[in-house]
Amino acid sequence: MPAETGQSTPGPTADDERVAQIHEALSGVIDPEIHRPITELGMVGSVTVDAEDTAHVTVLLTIEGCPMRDRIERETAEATATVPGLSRVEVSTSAMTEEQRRELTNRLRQGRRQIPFNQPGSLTRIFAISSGKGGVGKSTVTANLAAAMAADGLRVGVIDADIHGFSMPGMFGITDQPTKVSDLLMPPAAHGVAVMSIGMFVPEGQAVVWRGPKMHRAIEQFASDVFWGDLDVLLLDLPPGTGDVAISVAQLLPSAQMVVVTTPQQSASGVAERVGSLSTSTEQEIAGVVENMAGLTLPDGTVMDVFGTGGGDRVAQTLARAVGHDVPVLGRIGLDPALREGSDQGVPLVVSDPDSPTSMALTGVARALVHKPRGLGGMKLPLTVARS
Ligand SMILES: Nc1ncnc2c1ncn2[C@@H]1O[C@H](COP(=O)(O)OP(=O)(O)OP(=O)(O)O)[C@@H](O)[C@H]1O
Repeated sequence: MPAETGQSTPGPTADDERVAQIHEALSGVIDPEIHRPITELGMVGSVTVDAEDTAHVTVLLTIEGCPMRDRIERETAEATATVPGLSRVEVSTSAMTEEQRRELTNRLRQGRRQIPFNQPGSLTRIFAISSGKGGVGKSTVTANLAAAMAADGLRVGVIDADIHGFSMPGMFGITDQPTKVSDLLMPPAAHGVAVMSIGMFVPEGQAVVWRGPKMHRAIEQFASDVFWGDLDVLLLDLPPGTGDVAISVAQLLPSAQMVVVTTPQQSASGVAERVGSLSTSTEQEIAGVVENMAGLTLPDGTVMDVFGTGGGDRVAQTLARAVGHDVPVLGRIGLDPALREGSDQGVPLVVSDPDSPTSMALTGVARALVHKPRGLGGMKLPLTVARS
């Protein structure tokens, strides 16, 4: 039986069992952006079967020119064609009305316009990846941790909170813009990770020149006006240092635990003093330290410690004294040209070569984080931001 897409010529409605079976079959069609069945999202407009046993299905797309149209049409046609007793399937599409879109976004927000991760009962683990200074590989580590967690079957989201120095779209190879459904944004995804970055809205080559309050608002919107669905883990790539954005993240997402990326050479006091005093004043927990750019393995198998050794341990020990609890070194990631190449090409190394020693070290860090017991941080209420 042919399954066709295109303009429908609706025939007389046959109020038969097959219509119910088609609805049932369509509950297996998942919207690629929202990750829910189209039947739950009010996207099935009409279903009829005419006298020639042709099924006519109308799908309501969230927006005019929806980039997922072909895929949804095809999957709808395929699902409908599984129902017995049909000679033909015709699928047509139209865009939701503004009213239907509002209903959908209300359903997705469950009536609330708040940060879902701060709701009681939210099971999302949040990690803010920070560093004492720039260029230590914080963004590279963030992208690879996210992809490693997704490869382990977790639902993962990334907020690129490094507003001035955004890099997540490039590291994930994402060129799509988020789709806007009413007042909710659908984050583009790559390598199993949903990503939101200011870089998706900025024309190439243009810089973002925002001050603190505007950056605060952007991060608030990324947390509250983006449909993240039920995430297991949310990672935030913070800007280097301990400026406004780090404080905003602590205020907006108080259950976020900090992961500190450092190089083996960094002065423990410099990094730990800054990050430690931030975490003490914001009462954020520190999940651990990642030592990046550790030894470089040479072709003959010997390891060259280009940036020295011991920075991770020193930072962890100094931080532990500053915050008054144990701070583990979660892992050491070697200096590896393949890691840089993967980031430049938009494919994290843990995806392109999951068995390389560097990927295994990153996956080890990802698993250590996910299996870390939850701290009390998850029980704190969000702070109110007062800005003069
Ligand atoms: N372990 C590594 N081995 C080789 N190259 C690396 C490694 N980690 C990071 N890099 C490279 O170092 C450069 C800086 O990394 P990255 O942009 O991730 O750092 P960052 O700390 O996020 O910097 P920023 O201060 O811009 O936020 C990039 O070119 C990246 O590909």
